[in-house]
Amino acid sequence: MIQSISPAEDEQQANRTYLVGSFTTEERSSAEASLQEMERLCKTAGLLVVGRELVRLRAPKPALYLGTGQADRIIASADDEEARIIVFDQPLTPVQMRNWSRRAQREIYDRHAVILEIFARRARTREAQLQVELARAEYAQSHLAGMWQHLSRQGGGSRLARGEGEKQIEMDRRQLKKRVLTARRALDKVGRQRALRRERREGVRRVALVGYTNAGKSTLLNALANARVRSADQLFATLDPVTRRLTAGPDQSVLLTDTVGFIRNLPPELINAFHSTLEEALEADLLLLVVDAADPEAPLQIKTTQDILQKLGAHLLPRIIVLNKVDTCPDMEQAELLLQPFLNRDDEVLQVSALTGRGIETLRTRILPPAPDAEAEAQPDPVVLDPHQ
Ligand SMILES: Nc1nc2c(ncn2[C@@H]2O[C@H](COP(=O)(O)OP(=O)(O)OP(=O)(O)O)[C@@H](O)[C@H]2O)c(=O)[nH]1
Ligand SMILES: [Mg+2]
Repeated sequence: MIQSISPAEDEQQANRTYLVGSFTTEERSSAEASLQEMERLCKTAGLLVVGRELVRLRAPKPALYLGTGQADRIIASADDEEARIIVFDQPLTPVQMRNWSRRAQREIYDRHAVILEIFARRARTREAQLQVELARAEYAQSHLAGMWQHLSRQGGGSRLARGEGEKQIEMDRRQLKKRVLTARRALDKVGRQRALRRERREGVRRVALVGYTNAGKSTLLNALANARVRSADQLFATLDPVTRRLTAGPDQSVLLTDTVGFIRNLPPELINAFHSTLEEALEADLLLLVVDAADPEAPLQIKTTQDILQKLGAHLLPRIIVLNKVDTCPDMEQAELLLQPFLNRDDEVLQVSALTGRGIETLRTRILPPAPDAEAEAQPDPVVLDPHQ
């Protein structure tokens, strides 16, 4: 009997994914945490993870990243699980990706490709859509270069066939170049409009919330400014900077900006594409570096955030380390101890819970300019500024 398959089932079949992580000298536990995060990223990108494994290797190999024996074992496991897609936790070179898709006869994605897919699904505003378009076109451009290398190294094949392949690639290359240029031009225009809006806000103290994705930045913005921006237990819930005003009195106000979250191995194309928006968000008087204190990987959250801030030239701004989610952290003393090697000596560290409100009043007092009248009581005033008007 022929079974009918619904479109939804069909899509589930097509999205069956086998996930592969690997590690060399680092601890197995940190590779395991990264793989778990990758599984969450896959789900967010709409993939159905049906099997996963963590492989140990002495050193990455140029052709397939893994050894050929390991590669064939993984392909056999993907066969067993009827996985149509193989996803790698680590970024693959264009050549490795191409070699894999030939060998496994499946779609192959790496961490960068999955993150780009999530951004493409989440982008809502025109600016975010343009930024993602630019990042994707640049990613495709660099992977086209890999195809080039592959073809030009192909000794066999007839001259004619090789010429045809090169022609196709040349056409793709020209098209991608056009896509990159168009997206850049449109982004420049949006950027100029943003600069005008910024001028209107000159003179007000500015505070930016930065940190790892899912650390609780948007929830904290809501708690501090009585706002209602979207927060969710999701990776990359926020893509666009959102600004809200926190006012405690006539001469006491501050602009709080929420930003896109960071993650380990963020595709460089995305950092480039989001550069100008992030740069503007980070033109602040103070950064709140938000960390999920309950996450065993909290030190990595700080390190990743600092590395990206450095790339954006914002690593020397005054900052407060905000240890969020203290309501779910069983041992705060131990958590702070683990973070010590990643903090500067003069870092101020505050413990808060954006969810229960613990520590929020202290943080609010710290970020507001001093009251002209010391008696004045801090009253948040949720004046909404829409950065995309
Ligand atoms: N238990 C607890 N959960 C929190 C706290 N703060 C935030 N959360 C939860 O953590 C999840 C992520 O919160 P968001 O505010 O969306 O995180 P974000 O840093 O803005 O994440 P991205 O926008 O993805 O970068 C949500 O489910 C929040 O409810 C907290 O203090 N305690
Ligand atoms: Mg957010």
